[in-house]
Amino acid sequence: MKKDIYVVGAVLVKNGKILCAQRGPEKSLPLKWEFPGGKIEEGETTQEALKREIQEEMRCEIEIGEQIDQTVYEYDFGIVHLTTFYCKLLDKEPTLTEHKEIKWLIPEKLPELDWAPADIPAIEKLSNKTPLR
Ligand SMILES: Nc1nc2c([nH]c(=O)n2[C@H]2C[C@H](O)[C@@H](COP(=O)(O)OP(=O)(O)OP(=O)(O)O)O2)c(=O)[nH]1
Repeated sequence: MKKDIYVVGAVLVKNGKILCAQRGPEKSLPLKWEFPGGKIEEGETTQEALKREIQEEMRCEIEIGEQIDQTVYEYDFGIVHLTTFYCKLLDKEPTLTEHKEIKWLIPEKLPELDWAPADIPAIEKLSNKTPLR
């Protein structure tokens, strides 16, 4: 049986744009675009996991807002349960640590990137919405 992997992703919004992050070439899902975040560890709430992951990956603090989507996608390596939340940066700009590249895009342009398959429902929701604050 495939393992269940619980993942949380941050849809960071700034000036009406959303932060998109590209996975490295050596990782699983190489070069796919995703939302920064990662696996929820045992004993952590989803929110705690998201704050920790963004601090680790982007070296910045966030405020977590509304949940956007919750999807389940079966990859060859496991079943990813992805929950995404709107987030705002509290202080400094994100620093790249493990991603290959980041881009800030208006929601309408999100579908132009090659997203991890688990992200597609969230991308559809976001790109069909009225402009973000
Ligand atoms: N952070 C993040 N992960 C995503 C998204 N969409 C998606 O399918 N994933 C997958 C990729 C990974 O398999 C898993 C996230 O775990 P992680 O961030 O700890 O993954 P990782 O690549 O560093 O670790 P691993 O796969 O090498 O074990 O969820 C997304 O939007 N954000």
